[in-house]
Amino acid sequence: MDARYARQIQLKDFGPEAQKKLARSRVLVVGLGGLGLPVLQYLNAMGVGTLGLMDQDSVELHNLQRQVLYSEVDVGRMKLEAAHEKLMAQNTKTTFRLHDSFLVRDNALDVIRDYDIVVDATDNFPTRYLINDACVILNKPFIYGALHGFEGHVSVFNHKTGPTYRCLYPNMPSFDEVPNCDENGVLGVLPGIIGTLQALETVKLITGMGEVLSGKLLVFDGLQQRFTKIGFNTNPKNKKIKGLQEHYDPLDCRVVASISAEDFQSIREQEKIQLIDVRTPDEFEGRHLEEALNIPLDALKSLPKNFKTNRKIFVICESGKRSERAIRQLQKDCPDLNLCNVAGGMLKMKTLCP
Ligand SMILES: Nc1ncnc2c1ncn2[C@@H]1O[C@H](COP(=O)(O)OP(=O)(O)OP(=O)(O)O)[C@@H](O)[C@H]1O
Repeated sequence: MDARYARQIQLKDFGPEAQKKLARSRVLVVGLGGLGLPVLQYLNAMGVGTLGLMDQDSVELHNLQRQVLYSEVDVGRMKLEAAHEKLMAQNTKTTFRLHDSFLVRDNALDVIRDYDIVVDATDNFPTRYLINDACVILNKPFIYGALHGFEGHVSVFNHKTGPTYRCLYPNMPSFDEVPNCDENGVLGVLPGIIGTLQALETVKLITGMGEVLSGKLLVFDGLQQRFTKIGFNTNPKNKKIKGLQEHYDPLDCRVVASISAEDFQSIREQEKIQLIDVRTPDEFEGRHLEEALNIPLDALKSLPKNFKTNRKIFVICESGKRSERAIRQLQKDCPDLNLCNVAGGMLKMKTLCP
């Protein structure tokens, strides 16, 4: 095959057959952040034939210290668009499938069905349980990566008869129990290390090379440069998942109802809308949409009395993250509220109505 892949083809345990297997394989990467980007860059460079990209987030300035595929000019752009552009330039032979949405219960089975392997490069528990359950139902392996402080975890779940994510962590923690990157912080280089290990497991799985991390959790301690492997077994009951809805609370899932900034702009051009801006008063002062009411996230306990709760209420922030959190917070107490997140937030709106 290609001279391009000569250096890996010449490896004794790899050879032209493994290269062909890569070219025929279809890998879905869920999450185009710190983990997902190194996974994609290496799989793309090494010649994986079809890569699925899935995310509906936009690039923020504070992503750049670890999401090294993006540059300063990408801030405010959708990650899907920015990542696709760069990956296409990196390897014009790859087939890219773009999924311009978050993975949620309603789309998980349809999306995952068309791939051989799923890489979980997300940052939240509901999505991990969702990926696990969908992969068990569809009998697909998935490559897990997670970060916690200076530590990173990697494993391969649901590989043949091997254990699933639920065999290691049977129950999903509640949303309040778990911190995320916004609160915890992450050292720029760590997702690079863990993401490349995920890419390595993906390649091993595709080619059959070496020993896959099935039934083993690899723990990397970045401060001590130490790798530890912890073994765990299959619990047969976790291999018998029938439907997604039985296994996690979709309200807890990171993904809430959302609308693209473009669609939101056309709605606000046509009708009167209700809009809450959950940024700080300083950010609001700097620039806001004229119909917006400012209720900063930390002051948002409930909706003001004059809000017409029978109508759709849009929530906006700078990038779409705090507004998502605000919606989740409000939905806990008022599950019937019709709330919708403006994806990409003010960063995106600025490009539509400068
Ligand atoms: N259900 C999902 N479907 C698709 N992508 C998801 C899903 N859940 C999370 N993600 C994406 O996974 C990525 C995780 O990236 P990362 O952990 O580096 O953090 P981030 O969300 O980009 O940034 P920060 O936490 O600093 O605000 C994000 O781009 C996020 O949008």
